[in-house]
Amino acid sequence: MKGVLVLENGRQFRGELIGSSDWSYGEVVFHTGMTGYQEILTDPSYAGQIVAMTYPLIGNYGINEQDFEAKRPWLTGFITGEACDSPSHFRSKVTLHEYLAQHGITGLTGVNTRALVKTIREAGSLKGYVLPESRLAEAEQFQYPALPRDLVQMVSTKEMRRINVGGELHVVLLDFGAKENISGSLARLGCQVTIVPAGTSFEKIAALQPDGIMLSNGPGDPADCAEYLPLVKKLAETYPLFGICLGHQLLALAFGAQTGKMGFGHRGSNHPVQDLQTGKVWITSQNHGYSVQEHGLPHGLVVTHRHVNDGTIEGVAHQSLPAFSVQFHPEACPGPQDAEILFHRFLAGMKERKGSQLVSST
Ligand SMILES: NC(=O)CC[C@H](N)C(=O)O
Repeated sequence: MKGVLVLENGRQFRGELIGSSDWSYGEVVFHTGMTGYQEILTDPSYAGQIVAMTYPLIGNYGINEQDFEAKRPWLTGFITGEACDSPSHFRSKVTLHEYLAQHGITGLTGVNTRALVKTIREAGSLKGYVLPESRLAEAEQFQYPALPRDLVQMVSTKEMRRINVGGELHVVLLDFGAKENISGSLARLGCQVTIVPAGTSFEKIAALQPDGIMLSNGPGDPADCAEYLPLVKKLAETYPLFGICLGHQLLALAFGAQTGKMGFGHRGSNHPVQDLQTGKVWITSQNHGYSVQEHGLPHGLVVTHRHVNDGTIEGVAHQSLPAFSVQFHPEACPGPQDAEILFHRFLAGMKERKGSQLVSST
């Protein structure tokens, strides 16, 4: 069935619908990864967004049972230059088209994604609809409202969940829309992880007796998450804490920094980031549309990482507390694992605290 993407600036891009043929609405963003579409489809950070892949052929290794970042896709639409309908991979169970159809997600393929990306790069982030071409006449009346402000509540777990019970160090992970590979990375390093809903109280978290706190990634504008900031601050003042992406933005906001919307964000698997302490550059996986602002950065926070291409802040650490965070994804998936060392740094901080507690109790 013929379909079309209609942007709020009036531009239209034609293609063929795959998956669901229902209309869908969202902020249209682009991702430059050559692979990793399964992880992108299921990363809850994309809730409310229509993701366009710049790599021309998507779907060629199908969809498997192992690489999901969540139980279901949260993005509202998916756009490709060409969608492969005959995947070849020993793990593949269904095609991209079948997966989108199973979950009622509208896809559009055969799109001139190069022209689409140029449009977004020039105009900045744009909202849009994907719909069957037969309904195009209705487009005149379309409104382009802001994305919902409660995306985190939508995607966050409703119930507490534990993995790797009996692990040496106990991490409580605040789920703002966590990718499975964050808890997975911690579990692989021997931690027990308790995943809790975003709004869990400090008292409930303290009762779990964590050794450290992990703040997850998540969708939407970090400024819409003000209700969590007192909790984040108190946790950072009490436990070793590590934040990723939205978790990074919330740590910075909790200590008085500001966040702002970027022109079109960073979404890809090869973003260069410099560790300002060592001077080393890591190639990182990224997916964000907001960043911590230079202006008004509080004295308590130090910038630890910067994006090599545009100089934006990619990591901060508290000056006196064992709390740090990064804008990129050390858990990779999709993408390189250059920054895995950050998990080890977090573990070292937890071990140090545990050690000093043991000494002081003897
Ligand atoms: N992956 C994330 O956690 C994204 C954080 C935030 N929603 C942003 O777009 O900047």
